[in-house]
Amino acid sequence: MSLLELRHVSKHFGSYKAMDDVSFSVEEGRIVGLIGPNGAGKSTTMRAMTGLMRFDSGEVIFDNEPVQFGKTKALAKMGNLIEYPSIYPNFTAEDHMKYYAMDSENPEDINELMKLTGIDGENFGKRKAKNFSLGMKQRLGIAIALIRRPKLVILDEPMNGLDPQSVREIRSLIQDLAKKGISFVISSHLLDELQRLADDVVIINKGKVVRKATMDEFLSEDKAQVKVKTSDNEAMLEAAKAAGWTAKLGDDSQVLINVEEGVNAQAVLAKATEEKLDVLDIQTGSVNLEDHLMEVLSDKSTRA
Ligand SMILES: Nc1ncnc2c1ncn2[C@@H]1O[C@H](COP(=O)(O)OP(=O)(O)OP(=O)(O)O)[C@@H](O)[C@H]1O
Repeated sequence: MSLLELRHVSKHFGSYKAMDDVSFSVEEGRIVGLIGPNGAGKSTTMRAMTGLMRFDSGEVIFDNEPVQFGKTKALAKMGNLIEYPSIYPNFTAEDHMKYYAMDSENPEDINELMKLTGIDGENFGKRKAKNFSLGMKQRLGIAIALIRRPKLVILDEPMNGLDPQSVREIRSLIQDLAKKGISFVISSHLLDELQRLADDVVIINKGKVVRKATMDEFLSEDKAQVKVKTSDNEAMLEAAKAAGWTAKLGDDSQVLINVEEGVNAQAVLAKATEEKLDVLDIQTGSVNLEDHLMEVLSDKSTRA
């Protein structure tokens, strides 16, 4: 049984379908990346799964119970960072932890949590929040979310605005917490950001889930490509397409052809020769991940 399951959830805002038959599940201790462009419906999906927003149809099951709008039971077992907890400029990290622990029935040991999230010590714990970097604030937010011993933590674009060092720190913090059995749903509009973090990906576009896969499966679709420059790239492109190959013009006056069954550098060379085109350069390489994501997003046939 999954920890969280969304079954055919739909949500309209007026005539706009922000969630269209969204189904996916989150297993215990897994990090799920919810990936999609701006406006795809990621935040709406996250709000639906916490019971923070009413949805039109479908159901959400969390920890074997239905999540209902306005009922805080599910929310109490989730660390929800869709709307960040208030950070008070004159409070230290420790003050925040004590303050938020007062709200919790069975709070986690806050000293342990501060150590775990790296907001302890003279430097962090005693410093006022107005002097915190964005990365420190993110870590404090995660520490606050963990006070209630959640089974699932929801993070909306947690890497936004962070420098590369903070991104690495937040990433390893999340991975350590997942090893302890906490599940995560993390949204991002950048696949790159979640590539080394998420175990599973749910790609969402225009309110629809267009692909669900483990990250390993998704990355293995990261196909190889033949990159060829010829005396007439337009003609090469036409010939490749006529042969039924997946091909397009690249940025650097080249034709990019996906390697698939029967298509490799040798076949491309043979085709160029057949077309009486001079081959100026030919290389194989892999498709850029963001390009692969764009392909998935533009794919009309939803393979989810
Ligand atoms: N309360 C609302 N009323 C009307 N439309 C809304 C509301 N909330 C979201 N939307 C619309 O629903 C769509 C999905 O929004 P959502 O915030 O879920 O996208 P997102 O994937 O999280 O994107 P972003 O990264 O830009 O926040 C958008 O077109 C947005 O304008």
